[in-house]
Amino acid sequence: MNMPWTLARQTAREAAKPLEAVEVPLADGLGLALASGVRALASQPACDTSAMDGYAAAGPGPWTIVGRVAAGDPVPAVVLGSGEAFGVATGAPVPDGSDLVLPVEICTVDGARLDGEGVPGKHIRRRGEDWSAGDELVPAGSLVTPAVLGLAAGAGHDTVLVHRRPRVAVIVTGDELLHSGPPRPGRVRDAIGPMLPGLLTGADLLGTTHLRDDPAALADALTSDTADVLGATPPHAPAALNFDTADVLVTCGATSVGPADHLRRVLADLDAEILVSGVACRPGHPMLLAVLPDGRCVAGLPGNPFAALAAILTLLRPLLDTLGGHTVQSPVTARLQDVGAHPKDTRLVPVVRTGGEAFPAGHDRPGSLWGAALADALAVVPPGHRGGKVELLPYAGQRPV
Ligand SMILES: Nc1nc2c(c(=O)[nH]1)N[C@H]1C(S)=C(S)[C@@H](COP(=O)(O)OP(=O)(O)OC[C@H]3O[C@@H](n4cnc5c(N)ncnc54)[C@H](O)[C@@H]3O)O[C@H]1N2
Ligand code: MOO
Repeated sequence: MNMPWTLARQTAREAAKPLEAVEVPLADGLGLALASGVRALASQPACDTSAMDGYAAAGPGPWTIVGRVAAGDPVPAVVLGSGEAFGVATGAPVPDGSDLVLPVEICTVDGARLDGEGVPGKHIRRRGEDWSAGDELVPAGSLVTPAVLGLAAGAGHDTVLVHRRPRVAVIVTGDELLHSGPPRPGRVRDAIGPMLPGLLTGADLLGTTHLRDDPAALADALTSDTADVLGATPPHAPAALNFDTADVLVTCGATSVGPADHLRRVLADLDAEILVSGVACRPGHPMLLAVLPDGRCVAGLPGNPFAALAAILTLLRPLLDTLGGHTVQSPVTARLQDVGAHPKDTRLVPVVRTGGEAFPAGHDRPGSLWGAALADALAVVPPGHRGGKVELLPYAGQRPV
């Protein structure tokens, strides 16, 4: 009995715990999830600061200019009295006693005399106005974006505490697969291996090995320390892949019931716990999720390449998001016309997004990535959908991190 699509995704989200926290230099945190919130190490601004190039002044004008301070200077060791002014640069500390800053454009300066129509309180960024030391600026679980890195640096950090990246090893199976050159009768090019790395955002790909349709080789690949003895074929396989250090093993093919489809039997022989065995969706219904006795997860992608993409977005990405400590994002939605829902299964339809609308890209046959390549998301079309709002699973338009 195939599992409902939404339950399958939820099961994948709950199949693991976030990986351990590691402290990394700011730049290395990009694309990872915060394991603890970013707190301000100092107040911002750290002192009353000018927001304009001009003059800090006290009391009503006209004023007498009694000094000047530049950005980077310490707080001037004076207290402005009423009628006194100080030349200030944007970002420079203003002297104590300053009531306002007059931008240079509205000032008339004659020797030490300053005139201008200032507004009390204006253009001074008061100490702690943005945040105070100790404030939590970004909560745990947030994605570390370029802006988060800039904010963390601004708040005094040299490092961030993030969940480490999940490590993924890929096993592509199939006697019929070619890894270069044109396909020919009976032989097809591996289309999943080249697609996968760009879909592993936030994860580290340890490597990809190619196996023949051999249950012993598959069992070895799932249990051996390294993949160098597994019939790995060039050019994609390095000499040794540390499969034992993987958090997730991704298999491609062998999910069905044909004579060469060994995945389920091999997993049973290895005493794996099967969490998802078949999903009520089109394409991709033979997809699978299991946990090996040593705790490594196995995501079984069907061999048909578009079905494999459906499985990546249904099971693998949610699993990797959980391992990476990412919080579940609110769903992306769009309106989609009636595309011919299935009576019982969820359809995953490649679509192009424009504003709040999604348009079918066409060419969505399980064995072909043509439609998926023209699209930027898969629309989740539940059974019985007759047009209206649907959830989208975006997969394109992002740079792999
Ligand atoms: N009797 C049944 N047969 C099939 C069923 C079923 O329910 N009952 N489901 C079909 C569906 S749906 C899918 S999807 C496939 C899944 O098959 P496998 O995961 O076992 O994969 P294979 O049999 O090895 O290959 C299927 C198909 O995909 C091609 N392939 C395989 N790997 C790749 C790759 N890396 N790149 C490109 N193409 C690949 C392979 O040549 C086959 O054409 O089972 C159906 N059968
Ligand atoms: O559903 Mo399969 O996964 O169509 O080709």
